[in-house]
Amino acid sequence: MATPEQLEAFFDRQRQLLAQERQAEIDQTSLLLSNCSAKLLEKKGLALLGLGVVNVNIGLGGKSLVELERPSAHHSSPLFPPHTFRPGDLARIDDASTTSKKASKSKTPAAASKENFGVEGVVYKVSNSRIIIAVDASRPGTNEDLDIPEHCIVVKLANTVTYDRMDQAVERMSKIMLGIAGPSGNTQAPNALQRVLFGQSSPSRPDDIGTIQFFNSEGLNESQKRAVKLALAAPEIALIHGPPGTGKTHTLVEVILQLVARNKSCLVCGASNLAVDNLLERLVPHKIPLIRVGHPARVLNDLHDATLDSQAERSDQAQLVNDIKKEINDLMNTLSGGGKGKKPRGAERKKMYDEVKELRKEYRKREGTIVSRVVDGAKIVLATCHGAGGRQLFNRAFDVVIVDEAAQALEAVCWIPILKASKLILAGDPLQLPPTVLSTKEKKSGTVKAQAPAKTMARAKATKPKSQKAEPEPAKEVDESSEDERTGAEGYMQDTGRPKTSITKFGLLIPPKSLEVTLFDRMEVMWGPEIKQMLDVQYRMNTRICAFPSATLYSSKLTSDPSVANRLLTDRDPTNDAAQDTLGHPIVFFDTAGCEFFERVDGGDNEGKSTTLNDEGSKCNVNEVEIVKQWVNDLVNYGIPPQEIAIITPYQAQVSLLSAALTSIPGLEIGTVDGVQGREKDAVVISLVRSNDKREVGFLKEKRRLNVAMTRARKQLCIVGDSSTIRHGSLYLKKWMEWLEENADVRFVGDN
Ligand SMILES: Nc1ncnc2c1ncn2[C@@H]1O[C@H](COP(=O)(O)OP(=O)(O)OP(=O)(O)O)[C@@H](O)[C@H]1O
Repeated sequence: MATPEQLEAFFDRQRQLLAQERQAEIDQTSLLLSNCSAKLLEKKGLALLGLGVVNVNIGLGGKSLVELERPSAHHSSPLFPPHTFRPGDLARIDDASTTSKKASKSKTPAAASKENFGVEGVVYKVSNSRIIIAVDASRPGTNEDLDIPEHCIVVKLANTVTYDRMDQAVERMSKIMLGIAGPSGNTQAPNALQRVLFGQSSPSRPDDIGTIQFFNSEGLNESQKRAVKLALAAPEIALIHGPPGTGKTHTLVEVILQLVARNKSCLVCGASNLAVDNLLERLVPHKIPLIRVGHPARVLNDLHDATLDSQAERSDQAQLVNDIKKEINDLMNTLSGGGKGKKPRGAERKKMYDEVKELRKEYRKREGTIVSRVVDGAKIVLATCHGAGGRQLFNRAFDVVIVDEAAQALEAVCWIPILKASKLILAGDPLQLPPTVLSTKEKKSGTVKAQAPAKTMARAKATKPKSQKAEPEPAKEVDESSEDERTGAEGYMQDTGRPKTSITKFGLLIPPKSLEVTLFDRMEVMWGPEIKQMLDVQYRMNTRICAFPSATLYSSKLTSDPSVANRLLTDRDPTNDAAQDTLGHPIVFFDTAGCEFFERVDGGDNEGKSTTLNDEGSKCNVNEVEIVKQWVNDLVNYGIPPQEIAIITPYQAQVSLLSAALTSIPGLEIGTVDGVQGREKDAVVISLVRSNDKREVGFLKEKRRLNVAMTRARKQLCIVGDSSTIRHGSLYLKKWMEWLEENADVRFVGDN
């Protein structure tokens, strides 16, 4: 059992890591804001310039919704340039005149904002020609008048709201676990789940749940059924481990239906809006009373009916708020001079603002009542982990909380919903992408190489073409301990953050080395395999594509459903003999070893970052682009629809080169690994980029990224890379190269 000192050390470590991460995010944004001109920020996708206000409305929560567009007088096109604004982002509206060249050539938005007190808000909606910012005009420090200038710009700010909520969750959780009184002066005893999470007691024996009638009686395999049973029977915690394509969502839907049938209330969360909507989409057809909490603009269009906003609007009491909304809008219109009379001034203006203030208060009160009623009527509430900390769910308790994509969520963000429930089901795959953590990003130096002239690509068949019928040779288990440094937190590994399966620190509360160690990882190390069920049949990949990840990451337990095991690109037209050489192989490897197809560094160091449009320092490889281009052209010429082809590469600079080279084939998906988790395509091409004398592989060392990249293809995976560089990156990469040599259709590239 963890001692109070151990508990304190654990929470202190969480606080420290979160503070570092918050700072890293603020530094990144403020560095850009203070160093870059507005123009440069727009180029980087972090600002929109030359905007005008087209409307100000009242939205949910009594917030002012400021709609901005590019006025035709100042722009030849109303369309925004590429940008990174997403609903939920924090943004500031600044006066364009104080940031314009006229005012000061070198003025940055940060400097300008000091002068013009820009209005801060949250991006509510964004299309390719309009951005709507929700501003809480009643917030202290915000001018009730709003007073938005005629010409303005919008800049993106660091979003600290999530950190605030995580900090609050850490405080609440630590108080509960350490028996410290809260603001009300009372202490709250930890519930059984919380005791298990922090090593105060071991998980209880599973409940007897009797025989289960599955809703999806024929559509669940044995491991999925075991996972459903584990999730229902576990009194405190269950982990569902879903490797790629194994039906994690499919299984969770069954779990949720079973919980509804047992009259349990359930808070279903995901690390991202996409994860939540993915589940919502699959739950809607079952017609269970559910509600989606969160920014309506972030929810996929087809699912709007399920949102709290939409249900509140359709409720019987909606008229109560609509009347007030109209009154506020009318008053605001008069105040801005939009009415028939003159723009009110002086005392009259002040009086009207006071009225607006009162009306806003009343609006929020009535809206709160409606929201409560709507949430009361739902058995299942869906939200992101962070969204579960919003006021709509304040003081609400649930029987069960489910966190999907838990291996991509920071531990503290999971505590936000966990504080509302007494039982927890975590689902995810800790062997795919970890949560994005800025504060531990290694700064790796790039090797600048003179660029080798692009050689004409020649394809020479490997000396040992593989028979299609032959079973793939399983790769040998990788000796993880010899290649991975420990993180310092015993039981986790450096490059995967994964628990070492051989190490179960039963009941031991280990402070994490980094935020990449997730709650899923920690629970696995702490309580061992008893609380976990892995889904072991995959429904995505040809069995050869699945063989290497299965053998090296999933202890050879991942098998292929017969419906997909032998799928090939030739399935579309098996009679086309000419296409066999291109389409008939599930794994193709273009090995550029010895070709001197060296990588190039694009400026400074910005490995694989895809969050901004800035790409200084990312790496690229023009010769690989040529190979990929020719291969993709071949695929398309043999009838593979471009929509069924994805190109994945670890570097944003290579994404840019590939995109430019393949503009003639619209519909192709080209991106970094971060954007493709959860996706699948018939054909996937991976461009590994790294090729250098120093044998540096950077990003590629990360097994989890590589795992995501190599498990997206249904029918064919084509790898382009320099085995002589890659094999020296890590023991895992060496095994992969060896495995490819034995099992792929290897094509050497080089002189004719
Ligand atoms: N028992 C099953 N029988 C037949 N098909 C199944 C079964 N389970 C899952 N599938 C199919 O497998 C595919 C993947 O399922 P699902 O989307 O639930 O997987 P996932 O694990 O959530 O995926 P991801 O790898 O993206 O996380 C879907 O097309 C689904 O219909």
